[in-house]
Amino acid sequence: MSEAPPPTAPPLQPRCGLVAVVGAPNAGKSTLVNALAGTKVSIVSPKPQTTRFRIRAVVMHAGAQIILVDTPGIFAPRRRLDRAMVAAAWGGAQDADRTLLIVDARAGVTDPVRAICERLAQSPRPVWLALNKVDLIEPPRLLPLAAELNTLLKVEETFMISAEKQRGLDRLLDQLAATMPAGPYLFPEDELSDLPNRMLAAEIVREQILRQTHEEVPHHATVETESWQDRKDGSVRVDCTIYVGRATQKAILIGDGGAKVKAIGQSARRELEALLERRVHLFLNVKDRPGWDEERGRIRALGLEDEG
Ligand SMILES: Nc1nc2c(ncn2[C@@H]2O[C@H](COP(=O)(O)OP(=O)(O)OP(=O)(O)O)[C@@H](O)[C@H]2O)c(=O)[nH]1
Repeated sequence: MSEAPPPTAPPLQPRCGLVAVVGAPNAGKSTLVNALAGTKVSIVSPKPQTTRFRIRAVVMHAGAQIILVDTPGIFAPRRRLDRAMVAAAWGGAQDADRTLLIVDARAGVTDPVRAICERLAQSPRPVWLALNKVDLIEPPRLLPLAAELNTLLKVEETFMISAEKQRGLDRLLDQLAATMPAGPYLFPEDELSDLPNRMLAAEIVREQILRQTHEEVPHHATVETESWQDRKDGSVRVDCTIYVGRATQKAILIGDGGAKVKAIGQSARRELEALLERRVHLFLNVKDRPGWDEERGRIRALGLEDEG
């Protein structure tokens, strides 16, 4: 007697969403992001006050694409893109997305934690709380701490985790995946394996722009990695485009006879080579796109919506 064929599983509807990772300095955000992504992808910028909204990692879990994003520094959002970034991180974006507040359980409710809670409490976006570093404290202290935080803002779900010891992370990932809104993936799956490298390259070029130019250029420049090609000889060719808002900024970035962009490229290449431990051929292309940051479609492509 032949066995009945196994029932075909219904096709999984893709889910995709943004999770803003928020927390006081030292709470363990980077450690958690790295643990969730399973690879070291978080990038530390030497000028944190210039940090804009940034994708830290993209995690695939149970059919969902979970995009972990950084929170912006406290800056007055003037341009539409910046406003959208702030809105996405602090609320006002699709309400299915989440804010994940990481609190160092050992440090407890410090002034920075209190300030963040006050700010989050004003946002309609659901907040999930992760009490981190539970390996460092006695379990009976956790519930009172969670209760205290709940008096400061309404927490939808609470997780007790140790990012470093990788405890409690499965449940967190399962629940995040389950609550992402239905929708297509923002990052094609076949690009995902290169994504940390692409982000790293773009970030390092951006860092060099910050170091080597002054005034208005850095804040108006965005870097995207257009292609990443591994070569047979073990080296890699990386093409990045630097977008600026105005022709004058483009001229500053390029410099006399291309000297500035060349210097930026050389420093970025050296740093990338040191980090990747392989030869890098880095090609930089500077484009001005007047009003690019006003482009609605682009904001949509980033998965962000303006608040207005
Ligand atoms: N014992 C223990 N240490 C942890 C845990 N998670 C993070 N840490 C440590 O806490 C320190 C801060 O962690 P980070 O991940 O750098 O914190 P962060 O929130 O990204 O910090 P900023 O980038 O300064 O905002 C590091 O020394 C980590 O090793 C944990 O679960 N248990």
